[in-house]
Amino acid sequence: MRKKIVAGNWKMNKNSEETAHLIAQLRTEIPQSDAEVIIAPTFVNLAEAATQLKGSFIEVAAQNMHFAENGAYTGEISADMLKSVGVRTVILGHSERRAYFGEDDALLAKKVDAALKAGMRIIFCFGEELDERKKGEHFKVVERQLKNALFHLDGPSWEHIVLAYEPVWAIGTGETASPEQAQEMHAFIRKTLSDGYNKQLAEEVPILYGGSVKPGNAGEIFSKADVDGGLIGGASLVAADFAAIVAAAQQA
Ligand SMILES: O=C(CO)COP(=O)(O)O
Repeated sequence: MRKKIVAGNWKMNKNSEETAHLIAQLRTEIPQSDAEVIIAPTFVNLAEAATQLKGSFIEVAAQNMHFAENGAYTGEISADMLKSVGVRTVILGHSERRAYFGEDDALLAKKVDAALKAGMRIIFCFGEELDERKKGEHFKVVERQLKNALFHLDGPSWEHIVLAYEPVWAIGTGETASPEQAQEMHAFIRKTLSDGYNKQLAEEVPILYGGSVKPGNAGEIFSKADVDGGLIGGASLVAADFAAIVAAAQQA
């Protein structure tokens, strides 16, 4: 039985003081959880967040990282730097990184390799754009994104991968994929994993849904057989909403 995971991607929100305040609120609002709970504040607040959450079940993740171990990459952050402040999980492949910072499948494959080499866990994001869904190409697009960035990995590496299906048209738009659309895609992803690897691996990899998940729709989406939780944007910035989504995951 796969454990439910709820991860909050704070994107470029919350300064130092606001980060500490939101974390304090989360600790009150989420006193315990059977679901795994992860938050991803901005780089500059990761060290403080990790210190504040030491000993708590809430884990801290980074929103991105560079593929190199170190060197002349102005403005970038390495896996080792993240680990040195207590961060063991990194979000890679978010559609905003792909769209605004030119991250393509080949670059993401390098980042995936670097994160795994450093012993980190990856929340790997992917998903189709609206015009791709309208043209009926969403399965093909998702299959390509997965194969190009991840299918060079050996089986055991997948123990460190969490997949996050985030249809771009549902991110920050208030428009969610219906629970049926999410389930349909998640089942397709498992079939793709089963074909590329094996059935057991396909059953074990957690697959999160992301895109306008709110307290009001989380329960129904999370109750679908192949949906193992969510990657939450906007609603992760409001403690009561994020707590309600965590509660929905525990009940699903
Ligand atoms: O991009 C997302 C999480 O990574 C989803 O964002 P929203 O929940 O704001 O739609």
